[in-house]
Amino acid sequence: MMYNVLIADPLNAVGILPLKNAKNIHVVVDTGLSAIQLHDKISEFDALIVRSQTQVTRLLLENASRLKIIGRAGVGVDNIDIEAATELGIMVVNAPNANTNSAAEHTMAMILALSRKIPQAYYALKNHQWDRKKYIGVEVRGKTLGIVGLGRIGAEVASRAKGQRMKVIAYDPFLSPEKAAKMGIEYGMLEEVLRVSDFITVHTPLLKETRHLINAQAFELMKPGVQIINCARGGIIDEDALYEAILSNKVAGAALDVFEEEPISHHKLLDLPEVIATPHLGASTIEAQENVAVDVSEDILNFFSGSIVRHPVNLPSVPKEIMNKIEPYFNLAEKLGTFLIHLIDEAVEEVTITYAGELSKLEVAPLTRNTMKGILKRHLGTHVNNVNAMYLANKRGITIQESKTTQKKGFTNLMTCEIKTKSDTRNISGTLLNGLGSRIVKVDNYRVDVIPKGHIVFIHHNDQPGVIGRMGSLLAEYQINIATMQVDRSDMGGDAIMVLKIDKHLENDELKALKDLDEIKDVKAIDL
Ligand SMILES: NC(=O)c1ccc[n+]([C@@H]2O[C@H](COP(=O)([O-])OP(=O)(O)OC[C@H]3O[C@@H](n4cnc5c(N)ncnc54)[C@H](O)[C@@H]3O)[C@@H](O)[C@H]2O)c1
Ligand SMILES: O=C(O)[C@H](O)COP(=O)(O)O
Repeated sequence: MMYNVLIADPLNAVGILPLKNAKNIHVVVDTGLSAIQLHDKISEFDALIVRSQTQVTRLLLENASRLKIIGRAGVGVDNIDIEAATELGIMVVNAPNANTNSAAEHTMAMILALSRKIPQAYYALKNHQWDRKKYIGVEVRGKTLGIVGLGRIGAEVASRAKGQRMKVIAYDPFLSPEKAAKMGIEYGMLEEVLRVSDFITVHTPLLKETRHLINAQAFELMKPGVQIINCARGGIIDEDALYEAILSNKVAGAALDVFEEEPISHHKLLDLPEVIATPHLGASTIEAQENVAVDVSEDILNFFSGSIVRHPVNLPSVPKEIMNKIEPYFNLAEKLGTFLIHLIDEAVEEVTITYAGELSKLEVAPLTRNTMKGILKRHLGTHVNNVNAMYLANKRGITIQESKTTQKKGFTNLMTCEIKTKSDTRNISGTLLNGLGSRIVKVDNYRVDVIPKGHIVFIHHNDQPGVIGRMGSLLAEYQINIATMQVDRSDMGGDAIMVLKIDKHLENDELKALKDLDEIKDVKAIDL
């Protein structure tokens, strides 16, 4: 299978070599596409790689019939409609660690350039003005740096600012006073950080909750003469409010690497002498660009080779060691879901997945997702994958429950899936046998031993003499060979089941003929 990958924003040439060298990947680099051109072209591609410039909208994704993965060569994914991607089953990966250093270094460069008015003095000198009085700055030593958002970059900025002998106070919803103390910084709620800081730098993602986090009310709380730095995302700071705060002398200076709209050539903030700016250069170093390109290329290769992606954005990330342990159960989980849904004739209301024995010690969420993929695929088709399975289930009001028990239930590991509908409850169990692969070991609590692969016929019948013979003769009439057969019953003469493996898919007329046999209550044809 050949996969077409479109690189739509400029990427480091060395970093994309792993992709270019892969035999099954065809890379197209086209960084000058307009939104309309990209929209027209996107349906040819299986993967799309972007930085922050290309807008990956719902409209674009709805036209991307082949697209399976989007790689963001960087951190921020606010230019990608993640909800639409998830809904359409398109995986999004990014490179969250690859440009942390560069962004932190750029932030420090901005703080120092701002405090010493270096860009303004440089600009004046280039224009032949030697003015030493106008460009008197302030030391950062002993000043308080307020950090809003203490994630990867915020934390790196904190440690560098301490190196400049600054006092650091930070607010982050995941920061505790204890954790802050361990990092040698102070913890404060947002308001306190805003009140006490001489310099304030923001390092949050741009989310609904962080849009205009620093607004007119926030500026009111700040010390007069405060200096503001934004090397995270335009939109975290309300640009109009910042403009007013500078005009009113509340804010003495601002250093901006990012803007609410990009790219820009004119902006009222750029006309203010107190504002210094760079055109979104935080990650623009040779090192960061090579790192992001390598990370995202590798994850796209991982994805197409069926390996675990390291930096998924729209799936919870599972550490490699844990993923290695659960990977053998992946296929079994999907097959259990696929088998069980074929026994169901009504709307699914509730799915309960129980992980027993050794499985109970593992992180099982990816298995639950794959089970749901198996369940939903029957009616929703092949676009269901483990990116959108939980989303699609939630949308349909299906309740999903996971439970774990250390009891072994006769097997060292056992996964049981139960589906409840308005009037029925059905279940299936499977296990991984050491060295022998996976097996379905129970259906509706009847004991079976079935390799979950191939064409299966599940028959529910009355335990009466002759049923098995009649069924065998009928299949023989249709020239259908039975490869394996399992029978179990509740009690003598009571309810019974058969699980047959046959050598071909059972057609509708063959299925109907089987259903019409005496003592047969139900027949399901399942292709696993
Ligand atoms: N200028 C650039 O070129 C450049 C380069 C890299 C990253 N970035 C941007 O920098 C930002 C931070 O990146 P990161 O890698 O450190 O991300 P991160 O996810 O590691 O850290 C973000 C932190 O913000 C915190 N946060 C979320 N909401 C908050 C709120 N309301 N108040 C306070 N904190 C909040 C989170 O808890 C998290 O700890 C992102 O916006 C990213 O896109 C910009
Ligand atoms: O979020 C990021 O990684 C940075 O903003 C870098 O964006 P860029 O890839 O467009 O330079």
